[in-house]
Amino acid sequence: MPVVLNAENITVKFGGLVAVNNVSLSLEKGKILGLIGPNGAGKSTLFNAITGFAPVISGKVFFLDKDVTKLPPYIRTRYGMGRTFQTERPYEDLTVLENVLVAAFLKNNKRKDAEKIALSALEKVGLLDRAHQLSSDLNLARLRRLELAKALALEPEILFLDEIMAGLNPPALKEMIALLRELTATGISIVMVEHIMEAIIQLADHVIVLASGNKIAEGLAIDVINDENVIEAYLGTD
Ligand SMILES: Nc1ncnc2c1ncn2[C@@H]1O[C@H](COP(=O)(O)OP(=O)(O)OP(=O)(O)O)[C@@H](O)[C@H]1O
Repeated sequence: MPVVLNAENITVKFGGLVAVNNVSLSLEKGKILGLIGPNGAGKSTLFNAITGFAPVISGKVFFLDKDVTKLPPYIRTRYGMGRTFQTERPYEDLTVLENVLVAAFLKNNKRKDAEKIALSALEKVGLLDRAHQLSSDLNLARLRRLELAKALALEPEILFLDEIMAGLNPPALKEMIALLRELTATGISIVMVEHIMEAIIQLADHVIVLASGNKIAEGLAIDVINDENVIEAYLGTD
């Protein structure tokens, strides 16, 4: 499978704090990479550095062989790097469809095309029947799917999902896991920051563990969660 993302030796600092220290990762088309680690490990910062929301001190990000390291987030998005945010941010006075349309318009300025893409994104996440409801009326599970639809409306090659499973009840978690599997079956690749191990074990083809900004382990989910260094890193923070 072709490699769609290559982040090489990424370092991010906030003042004197090294939030991400010389971390590399790569991702093949249609695969899922899980990024785990205790609170404050640097997961979101690495994620932000790759998507353009945090400045890198050193290192390079290649997306489909293009060096995107210095490009602003909206250009990376246009190239096909879609993302969700840790907190849902819908426009509450807009309908579900209108929220997705806002995203679709970033890539398509023709109303008809944007609407077609937005409706297709809603269909993919199972929210078509809610299209004309106000987004403020959605429950948490549906809000998460709305976030996903917004990212899909940008027709991404890669989806960066920041804790999309957090707070979901078991049935909603199961649905989200199935949904992400369906997306990868269409060729979309996923990088997910996630604390819910069940989701990581079921979904991730490869897992990277961060602690204090450093990569401390990587490999199959089942192997890394039993790794002594990883267990110690988690225990050490609670
Ligand atoms: N904008 C910022 N300015 C200063 N320090 C920051 C900033 N963002 C993150 N940090 C610090 O960088 C370190 C890594 O934080 P980060 O949010 O990336 O960790 P995380 O692994 O995503 O944690 P969590 O699982 O709690 O979301 C932490 O020490 C955090 O306080």
